[in-house]
Amino acid sequence: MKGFDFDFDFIKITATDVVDIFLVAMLIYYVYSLIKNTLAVNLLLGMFMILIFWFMVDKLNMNMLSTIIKKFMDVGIIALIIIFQPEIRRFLLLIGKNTFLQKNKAWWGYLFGTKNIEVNNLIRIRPIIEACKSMKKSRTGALIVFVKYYDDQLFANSCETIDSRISKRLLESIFQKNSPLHDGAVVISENKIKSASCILPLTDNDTLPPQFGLRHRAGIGISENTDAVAVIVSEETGEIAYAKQGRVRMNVSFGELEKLLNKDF
Ligand SMILES: Nc1ncnc2c1ncn2[C@@H]1O[C@H](COP(=O)(O)OP(=O)(O)OP(=O)(O)O)[C@@H](O)[C@H]1O
Repeated sequence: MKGFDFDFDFIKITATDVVDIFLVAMLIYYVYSLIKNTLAVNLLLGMFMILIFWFMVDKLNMNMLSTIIKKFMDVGIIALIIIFQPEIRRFLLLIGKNTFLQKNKAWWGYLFGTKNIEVNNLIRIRPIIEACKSMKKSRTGALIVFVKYYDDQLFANSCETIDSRISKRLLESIFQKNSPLHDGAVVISENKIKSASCILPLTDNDTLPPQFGLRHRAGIGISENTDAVAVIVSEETGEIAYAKQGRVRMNVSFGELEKLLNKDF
């Protein structure tokens, strides 16, 4: 290891330090990209202010105040886990999704057959794209959520179970204005339309444009809290929006939609 060491007398940087700094920089970048534009930024700023205040109080030897803040900080890690639960969950999902095996699709192709995956994707995605095209034309509002792992608990309360093959006509009839199931979201998972009429958690992101109503807020909300992506067809404009990890892409073309779903679903 000696060959990698730089000794500037006052500062000694080893190869391990360089790797350490690199990893911390990556960690900060990942955390930043996860919490950007969310309420978590304000929470983090609040905690940072408390830390600075604590540091000052400690330096000024204000023992009582310092002890109170210290007691608060002692349980801080548990509070942090509770407050940042959605972000921690998303962070772990992000790491899982970016691991070597997941990223290197060639390995998946080799192990499970790329052709099959592509063919399956087309079978799943085409009817959805066709349904979106027709709903855009007829200005039918729709919210379709794609989840990798269907969480019964998350969808148990409000949803109507469908458990059917994905079909254009079924999607159209669910969202048709007179259908009893048209309110709420359709959830697609494991190659099936799992449920309809689902009430989803709304995002509390206050930086979203004011024209975003409940449908968009519900689509963004579910993508914030889980690994789900959501396709939203606006009833007002017919515009297609795509929500992922709490962020929304507006005015998505059908070509783009196909690519996005192929990648994420
Ligand atoms: N929590 C929820 N979960 C799922 N769907 C919801 C939820 N709240 C509202 N919706 C759906 O959104 C519809 C109302 O949409 P709203 O007009 O507020 O949305 P919007 O984002 O402005 O979209 P649009 O452009 O289609 O009007 C409801 O009829 C219902 O189907």
